[in-house]
Amino acid sequence: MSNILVVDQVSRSIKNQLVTDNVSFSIGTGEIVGLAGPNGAGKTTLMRMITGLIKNYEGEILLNNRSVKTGKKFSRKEIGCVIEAPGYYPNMTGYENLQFFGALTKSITKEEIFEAAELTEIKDALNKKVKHYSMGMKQRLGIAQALIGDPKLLVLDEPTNGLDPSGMRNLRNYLKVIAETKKIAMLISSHSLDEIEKICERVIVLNNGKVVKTLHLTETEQDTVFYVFESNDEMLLTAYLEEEGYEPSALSQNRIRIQIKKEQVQALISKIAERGIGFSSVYEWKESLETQYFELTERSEKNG
Ligand SMILES: Nc1ncnc2c1ncn2[C@@H]1O[C@H](COP(=O)(O)OP(=O)(O)OP(=O)(O)O)[C@@H](O)[C@H]1O
Repeated sequence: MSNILVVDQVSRSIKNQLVTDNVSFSIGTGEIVGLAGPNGAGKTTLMRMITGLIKNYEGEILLNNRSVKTGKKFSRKEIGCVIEAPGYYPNMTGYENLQFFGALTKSITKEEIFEAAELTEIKDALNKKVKHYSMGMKQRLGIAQALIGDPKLLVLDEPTNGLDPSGMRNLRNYLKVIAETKKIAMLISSHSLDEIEKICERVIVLNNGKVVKTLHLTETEQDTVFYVFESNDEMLLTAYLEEEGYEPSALSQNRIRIQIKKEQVQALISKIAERGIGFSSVYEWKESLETQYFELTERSEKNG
């Protein structure tokens, strides 16, 4: 997979305070990546730099192998974004707004407007004045506007803000469809970790301007996971796991947890059984993204 976006050691300071601190990551073609972090972590600043709205920073951002900071302006074919609530004209229809905002960067066709509106499920409301739109409809209009021109990368700053659960689910569904059918990569920031977990393949966790961790949400056999064994022979089992090089920890009296590569689990279970060590159940221990997120951001707070 080739990279559509490369963020390389990007730092920006305001009044001697680092707002983003040596941030590096990349996004492959068609990949959906989340950006999570508490208030003030630097998410919006980073998105504004990626979309070329801020150019005063150290480091380099390459979009399609071209510098965002020093290269010529990017077209709608390259990047689309919704950062901060777009200011629509309330007395104009959805269609007229799309036409107006789309035409700011190039002339757009009726077909392009209809296609973007169809993908974001706003087509039926295009003839309504925007002042009669609900929050969810305005948000769809924003994404439709960003989609016009078929960009290779879509940057969405908190697109779920203000949406109810069904609005969030709809958003998730059509973003997935867009990513799959159009092969558009996306960078999506959100406070809703639950939402991010449902749509993204990878989440970059920012705290105090730094990338504290990248969480991969799709596991491979090479990934290390947690497994729990429930056993009445816990002393014997603990000793055996240590002998095998694991670091067992007791979750409760009969529950022992280890970290193990996914591909090694079956072999270990067979060996334990061959040794005659009894266990009543064994299962993967999954921590929610939210738990991992709080552990990470709180840990990085403590470490300064
Ligand atoms: N123009 C500015 N002047 C002064 N400080 C700024 C400016 N822009 C951003 N900051 C500071 O930079 C830090 C990061 O802000 P940013 O808006 O990027 O964070 P965020 O992760 O998007 O937060 P939120 O989740 O609250 O939207 C904050 O401490 C903010 O106060």
